[in-house]
Amino acid sequence: KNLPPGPQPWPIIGNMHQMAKNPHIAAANFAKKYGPLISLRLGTRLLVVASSPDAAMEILKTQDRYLSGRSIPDALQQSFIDYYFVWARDCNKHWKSCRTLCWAELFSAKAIEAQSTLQNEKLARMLDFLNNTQGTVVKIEELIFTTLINTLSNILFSKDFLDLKDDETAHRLKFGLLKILENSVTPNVSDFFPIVGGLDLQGLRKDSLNHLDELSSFSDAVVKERRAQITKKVHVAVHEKDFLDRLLENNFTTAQINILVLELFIAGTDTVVTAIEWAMAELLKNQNIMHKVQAELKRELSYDSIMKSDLSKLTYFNACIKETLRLHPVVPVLIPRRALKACEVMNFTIPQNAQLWVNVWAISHDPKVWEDPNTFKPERFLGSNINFTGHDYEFLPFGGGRRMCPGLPSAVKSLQTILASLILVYDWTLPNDEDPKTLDMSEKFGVTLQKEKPLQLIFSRKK
Ligand code: HEM
Repeated sequence: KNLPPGPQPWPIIGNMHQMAKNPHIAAANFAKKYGPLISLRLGTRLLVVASSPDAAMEILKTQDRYLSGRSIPDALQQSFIDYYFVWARDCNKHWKSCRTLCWAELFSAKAIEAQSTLQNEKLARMLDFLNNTQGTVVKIEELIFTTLINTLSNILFSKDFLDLKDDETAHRLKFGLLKILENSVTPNVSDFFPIVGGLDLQGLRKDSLNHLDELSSFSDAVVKERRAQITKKVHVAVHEKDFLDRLLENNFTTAQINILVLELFIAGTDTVVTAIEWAMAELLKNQNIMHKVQAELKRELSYDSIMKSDLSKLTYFNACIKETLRLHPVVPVLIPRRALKACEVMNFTIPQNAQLWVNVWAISHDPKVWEDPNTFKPERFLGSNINFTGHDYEFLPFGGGRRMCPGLPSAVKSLQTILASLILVYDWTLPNDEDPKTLDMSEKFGVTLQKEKPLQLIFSRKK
């Protein structure tokens, strides 16, 4: 009844078979035929996909109030039910208070400034580690992951969770976090036919719960220890209090803390790692652009000043970051939303409980929106006011509206400092003298759009 147009669904399965491996690309191709707002049937579910700046604006701004629910995948139903942040079903009072608390303690300008010493310390440790890799092949995503986890775990708990030399624990934590994300987007009969949801036929719910239990063990012990200190009335000076102290002061239960921490780890590590990996791959492939960035960094910074400098003033370097996020939008269809109430978008009806994607990938690759969209061209951002703050609907790597990424300031700071240090301090080469021009840039669809083949590099310190 006045639904957006779309391809004819097959009986029972609907359009499931047409959305198999790369659903963001399949949906972008349907948009070329049916228009910027399309309907797809996935079993009994209706999925509406927006693929133009205007359609995105109607969803994220005009109807944001009614379209800001989250559709919780069956695989996470038991693990994340009604907790708290990324997967809060609607913008309820818990979600609001959590966002306010996280803003004040983690993401405000004051909080970011307060975290810089800690962030620099973890980054310096990563660079020291790289100095000792001497000609060996490094999976850079793993090092960055460990660095980000330790930065976050210190902000939250004043404690390192990982050791750069212990790949195994890092791998276990990363695997668990990624598996939970992967389960949430794996095509699941329980989502398409909720009537059989309780059966968990593919075992995804059980698997996510097992990972959640294992990952909770990282925070569980710290929370218990801190509660014991509070019972013993151990005095902690105000300036030494961390995020965990604030959560306990706000009467969060241990289960709630475990979930919130896990949500922050999931949302805040893989996204940044993926963005840096794509930026490095593009710079390797486009040596002329790499030379321009190197020249700018060398002119404006020294090794000692990277961590103290305001990197947002580096115009070409920041244009490279924006161009990476355009060409490789890390969260390609945003985190799926749900219509809390029926409403109209582009004169079509969006029924209550329909799932919505804003296909940022399609908008970023649309030649009607971006000239020569498949080419990495940072120059397009020079002298342009387009930014990722959620108001320019042709460029939405952090989403928009009330569910926009709250971690944006922290993400940008990490992207800038880690990438600038790696560029300024090292030369990077591919193993076996592989020609960077032939680097495989295939994508792997998921909540985050990863590089299918992780970047493996040899780092040598610049003379
Ligand atoms: C390059 C890095 C990052 C990118 C591209 C990114 C992108 C996104 C996107 C697209 C969304 C969904 C927005 C929407 O639905 O409109 C989101 C949500 C979220 N992000 Fe980020 N993010 C990044 C880093 C971070 C970091 C570092 C943190 C925190 C440590 C974080 C925390 C969150 C949270 C908690 C949400 C859920 C917000 C809600 O549902 O209310 N993100 N992010």
